[in-house]
Amino acid sequence: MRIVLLGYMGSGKTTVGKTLATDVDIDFIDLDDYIENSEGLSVAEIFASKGEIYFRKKEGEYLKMILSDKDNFVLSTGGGTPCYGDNMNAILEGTANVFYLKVSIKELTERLLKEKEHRPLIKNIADTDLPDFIGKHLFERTLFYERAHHNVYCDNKTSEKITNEIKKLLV
Ligand SMILES: Nc1ncnc2c1ncn2[C@@H]1O[C@H](COP(=O)(O)OP(=O)(O)OP(=O)(O)O)[C@@H](O)[C@H]1O
Ligand SMILES: O=C(O)C1=C[C@@H](O)[C@@H](O)[C@H](O)C1
Ligand SMILES: [Mg+2]
Repeated sequence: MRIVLLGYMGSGKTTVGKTLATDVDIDFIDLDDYIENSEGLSVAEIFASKGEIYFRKKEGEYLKMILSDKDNFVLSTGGGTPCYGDNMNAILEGTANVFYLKVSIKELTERLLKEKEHRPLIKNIADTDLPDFIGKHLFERTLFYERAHHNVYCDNKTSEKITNEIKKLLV
């Protein structure tokens, strides 16, 4: 079984992905971690030293490598993964269980204010500007995220509750 989780930065892809993979007893892959291990640099370091375009190129390559090499996994993507190149088509072609973890701007802002530092796209945005930035960015990205098979509403839910909702939708 292949399960892919999509969503904005801070929507809980990594957190829910781990719980879900343990629960259904399949491998967990976090695309950001996979890129970091393969490149020997953190995502923040890749953005700083090689730039975002290099990161997006590698992100697409590693995504396709995972999709063509493996069959049983929960894959937590990066926040931008489905929004670049032909990544979303590649995800949908090979995966029956694609979920968008949908979180409100308010809750995303609360979560991301606490951990801006290792997220290069928001680390230089003033705290007061963050809700506006997230709102606009999410608006641009929603078109991609909502191509998932299911939208899962995540506000005020624990990762266990979200995991249980996803499990009921698996095919
Ligand atoms: N269901 C939840 N309720 C409350 N907080 C949560 C929930 N899921 C995750 N969080 C918290 O939100 C923050 C972001 O979670 P996480 O790193 O899993 O998001 P992500 O979608 O993987 O982000 P990124 O795209 O940047 O990798 C973490 O501090 C995490 O503990
Ligand atoms: O939303 C994004 O574009 C990103 C999200 C993170 O998961 C990382 O992939 C990186 O910080 C970019
Ligand atoms: Mg993550």
